[in-house]
Amino acid sequence: MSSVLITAKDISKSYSSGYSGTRQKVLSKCSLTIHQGEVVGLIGPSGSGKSTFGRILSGLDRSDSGSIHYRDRPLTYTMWTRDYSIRRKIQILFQDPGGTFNPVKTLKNSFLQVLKLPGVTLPDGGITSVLEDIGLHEEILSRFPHEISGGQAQRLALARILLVNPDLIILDEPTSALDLSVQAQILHLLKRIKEKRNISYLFISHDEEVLQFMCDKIFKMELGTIVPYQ
Ligand SMILES: Nc1ncnc2c1ncn2[C@@H]1O[C@H](COP(=O)(O)OP(=O)(O)OP(=O)(O)O)[C@@H](O)[C@H]1O
Repeated sequence: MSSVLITAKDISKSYSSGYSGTRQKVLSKCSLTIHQGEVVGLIGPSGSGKSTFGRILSGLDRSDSGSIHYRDRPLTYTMWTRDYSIRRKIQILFQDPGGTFNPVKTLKNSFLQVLKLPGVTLPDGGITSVLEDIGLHEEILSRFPHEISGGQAQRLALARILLVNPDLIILDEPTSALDLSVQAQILHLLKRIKEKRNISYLFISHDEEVLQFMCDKIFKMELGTIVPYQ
């Protein structure tokens, strides 16, 4: 078995809701371990807390209690938000990549911005090689976000994530907004990238068939906790 990449232990989270600000408990002592190179699936009904858990794992949201360890190193929320060398190792890809790119700038501009982040260097072969990995031609970078399809936008969002060289990508319903043939292409692409780079995925989806195709293990979000699926 490969080494442990990330461990979440007893993660709990509640949100304030309504005028009265009543606390609604969404996650209750959720625990999950992901190994290097492993693809772990997370299924569960709508509103059960899958995305909330993914956001907490990626440092985009803060848990009320519980702990996260990245390669045996305990992560506090502050550390996560300030230490970009760690933060870039855990990335998240959303269902709708629309908001990923600035609508008034060319796609090339969005890529160059990523390269300005600390610790991010241009890979061997440059941007062209990353684009080839995800099946796109460099020409696409001269376009604006509204000039590309949903599938191309998702590929580009993935390419931008790959530029920061992550260890784990949280895939939050990454193909739900795409039609079936494009969905299949993206799933195969994700598999190829995982094999080539030995990265790990937490794959969040409602679709059991997709998870069976992609994942080494599947868990279910049930009543705010994570339990083995089947
Ligand atoms: N920022 C927030 N403020 C208040 N409530 C929130 C917030 N984010 C999520 N919630 C609530 O937390 C619950 C879990 O939401 P979450 O998006 O994590 O579920 P999910 O399982 O990913 O759902 P879906 O499969 O529909 O995407 C929902 O009731 C949602 O309304």
